[in-house]
Amino acid sequence: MRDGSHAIAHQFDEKSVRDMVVALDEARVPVLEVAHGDGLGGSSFNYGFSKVDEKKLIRIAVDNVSFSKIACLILPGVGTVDDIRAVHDMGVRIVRVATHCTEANISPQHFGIARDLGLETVGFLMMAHSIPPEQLAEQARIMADAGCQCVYVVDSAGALVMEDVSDRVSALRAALGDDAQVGFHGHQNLSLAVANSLLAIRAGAQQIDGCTRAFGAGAGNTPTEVLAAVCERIGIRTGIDVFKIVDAAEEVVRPVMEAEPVVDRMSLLMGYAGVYSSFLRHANRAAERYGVPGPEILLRAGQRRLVGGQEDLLLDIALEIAAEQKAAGAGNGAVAP
Ligand SMILES: CC[C@H](O)CC(=O)C(=O)O
Ligand SMILES: [Mn+2]
Repeated sequence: MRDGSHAIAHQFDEKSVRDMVVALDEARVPVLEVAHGDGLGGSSFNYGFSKVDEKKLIRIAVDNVSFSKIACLILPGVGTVDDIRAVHDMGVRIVRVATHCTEANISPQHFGIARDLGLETVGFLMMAHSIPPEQLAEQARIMADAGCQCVYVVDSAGALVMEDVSDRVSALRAALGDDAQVGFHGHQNLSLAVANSLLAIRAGAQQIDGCTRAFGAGAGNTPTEVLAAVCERIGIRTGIDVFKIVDAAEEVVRPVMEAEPVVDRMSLLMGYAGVYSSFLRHANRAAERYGVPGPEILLRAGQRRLVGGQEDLLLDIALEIAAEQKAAGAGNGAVAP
């Protein structure tokens, strides 16, 4: 539900969250993540305002599970340690601390406080495609040393292709040993999220993220029901009830979605150019507002290696393209990359 929040511009309401939590709990999905798409405290001008305060949604989630643990994501600086304390007091069991993949050094305080509170901890190294496996492993070590119990390779842009994933997971496994588990978070922008997740498992990842019906940013995430079915077919036990999660995907989650996440021109280019999946709606809005081609915004965002938090720079890029179009007298026509 946290990544799905991006796909509906953070407009979840109480009933949708309650219905999804009940269905996923019944399907025995071990962990459910609830928060604004950009994590605790994400509701803002830069990221987009939530329709319903995330704390209300988290409360509903906590009150409606009997099996699943509720997790919250936090980006240090967007959310604060006070948010960690607050969600702990509400009954959240897992805190997932996300940083850009070169900035693990902003996470130790958050891991320390989470562990002191008795929370389970996960580290999220976002945009993992943008640095090589050895460097990513060094960053993972920083998180593990700070008390993180599972470090994720996060393919925020859906840009990793097969061995890109297993190489990164193997590097983290080697660097972390028994100190922390390794996880993988995939996006479908190049249609590889399920295959990439299997490669992650084969390389030793023990926690894998999914979104039912792929309900997440960009072309969506690894569809939980597909991954659960594939795993069962090849003898990997997930504990998820395949028939119940398939029903939940069709009958509960699909009706909540505005549209099915698809690999179309924009989301495919995000994977191709290495652009944050959560930038999709921001890029579409900037393209419409300034009458410039969305794909061109994405290609330039990829060239500039924009990171999460730089959503506002998509507007700068759109204005720059608009100025170029004006200077060239090209109206609204496409600009060559
Ligand atoms: C900004 C948080 C981000 O959406 C986390 C995530 O799911 C990712 O990087 O893929
Ligand atoms: Mn994501």
